[in-house]
Amino acid sequence: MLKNTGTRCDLMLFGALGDLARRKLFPALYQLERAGLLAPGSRILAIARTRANTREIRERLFEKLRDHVKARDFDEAVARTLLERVDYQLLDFTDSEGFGALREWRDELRNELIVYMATPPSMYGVIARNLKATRCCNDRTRVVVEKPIGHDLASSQVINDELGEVYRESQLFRIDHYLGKETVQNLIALRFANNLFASQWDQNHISHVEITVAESVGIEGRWGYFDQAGQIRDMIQNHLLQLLCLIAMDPPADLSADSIRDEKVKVLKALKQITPDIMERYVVRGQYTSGTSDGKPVPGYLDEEGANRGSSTETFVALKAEIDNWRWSGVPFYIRTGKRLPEKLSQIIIHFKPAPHYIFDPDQKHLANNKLIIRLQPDEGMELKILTKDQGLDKGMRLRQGPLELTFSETFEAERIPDAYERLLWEVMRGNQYLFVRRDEVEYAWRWVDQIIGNWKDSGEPPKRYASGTWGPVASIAMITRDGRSWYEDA
Ligand SMILES: NC(=O)C1=CN([C@@H]2O[C@H](COP(=O)(O)OP(=O)(O)OC[C@H]3O[C@@H](n4cnc5c(N)ncnc54)[C@H](OP(=O)(O)O)[C@@H]3O)[C@@H](O)[C@H]2O)C=CC1
Ligand SMILES: O=C1O[C@H](COP(=O)(O)O)[C@@H](O)[C@H](O)[C@H]1O
Repeated sequence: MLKNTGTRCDLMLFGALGDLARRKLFPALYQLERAGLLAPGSRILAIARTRANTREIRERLFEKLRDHVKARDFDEAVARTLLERVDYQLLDFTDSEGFGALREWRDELRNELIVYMATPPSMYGVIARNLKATRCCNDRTRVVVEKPIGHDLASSQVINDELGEVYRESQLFRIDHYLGKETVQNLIALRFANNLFASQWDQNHISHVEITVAESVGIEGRWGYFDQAGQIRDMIQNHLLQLLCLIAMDPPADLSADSIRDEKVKVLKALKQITPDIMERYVVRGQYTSGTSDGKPVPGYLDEEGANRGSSTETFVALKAEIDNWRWSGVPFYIRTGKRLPEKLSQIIIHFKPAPHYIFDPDQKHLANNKLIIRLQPDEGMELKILTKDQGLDKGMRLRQGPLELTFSETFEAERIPDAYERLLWEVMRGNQYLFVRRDEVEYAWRWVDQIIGNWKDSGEPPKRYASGTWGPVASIAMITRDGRSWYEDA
């Protein structure tokens, strides 16, 4: 059982009425309250520009908690206890004078301060400067910022510089919520606690790796944000490259934040550039048209609410990444992510090479490579596909592929698996940075993604269409088939 840190925190939540705060942050705080992890005396200041008082905001947040916390976890008394901690402050973040009210709320500055910027990234610098000018924060303040940091390398550097003028790197907690997912953290345990895998984890034993992060939802009313970003900035620059780093990095010397981040940075630096001459074979981008989702008809991207009909923003990307180092030379990482795909599914498949000399039925040779399937969501777990002899007198030495299976919820009779934001908020309270992204990681990731976006721009080629409810443009299947492989489908 986790215990509360004993440290009283003041959490200033900028953008407290926005989508992220409503859907993710308050429900995560609720779960921390429910688990007894918020120290007595910890307080929350919800900051937004809606005209309302604390009582009205508490009521509004209560309803949001009811909507977004699973019914079986919802306890009205816990919600009320959490909301007792909440005060509301009306503020336009650009109004430097208005920050005086935040200073007053901080009264004796007794509690440790956590600042959470659940706002557009363009606000990070101004909030940081205004907090500093009103002496709301000090060199112990922890500051949480959301992804994506900027729009490209140059804009991310501006934002990071602005934050860096006020805070040291050790105070900055750059969120990538995929790092808070239970199975993603388990990648570290799987790789570095099991020597079985450590000795197999390279180009001698692995033929290729697949990473799929599929969503069945569309853009969920976020046209304004999404159309500027597209799937490459929204998902690949951060979540998918982080997954790739955790699979590909060398063993860190220890579990400290910088040891892990140093190894991730080495991977990002070694990513092979995707130059214009290989773009067609290495990258596919798509945009969904109308189709179905969960059996219901859904509009195409260009017919979403608020859409600009001429948009060439991508909602799907498949690509082949290569890592130019000793461990991974010749091992492609096939990555795909998209919206309005047939199901919500995030998984990593490690395809091992076949045994060097094959002695079984030639017809079954296609079965001859082991696979490790790491399911991030739903149904978190791992499965190792191994070959055994088929049972029965008449089967001879026929092979059969079967799973060594570990479904976390069944094997460990776990209490509920915490949501990523619960874990991440908890780690911020404890001051642990190992699940957060360092500046150089963000910047190397942008460097790699920027060249792909630049190639798209130069070619002027529009994204390929795919119907909602399908696995993306056929070109993404051709991309992997060309290499004699296919996207993994569980039989
Ligand atoms: N939503 C999600 O699922 C995810 C979001 N993120 C990131 O989290 C951050 C927040 O996203 P999200 O919650 O979706 O965005 P929203 O637009 O829903 O929320 C942002 C909030 O900031 C407020 N705001 C913006 N400018 C000001 C200002 N000058 N003064 C006062 N309030 C202001 C907005 O107020 P108003 O409503 O009045 O405009 C809004 O409530 C972004 O950086 C996003 O990229 C990351 C991962 C997932
Ligand atoms: O950061 C984001 O992630 C979500 C997907 O997160 P998941 O935890 O539901 O897999 C994505 O829908 C959103 O567009 C993006 O901004």
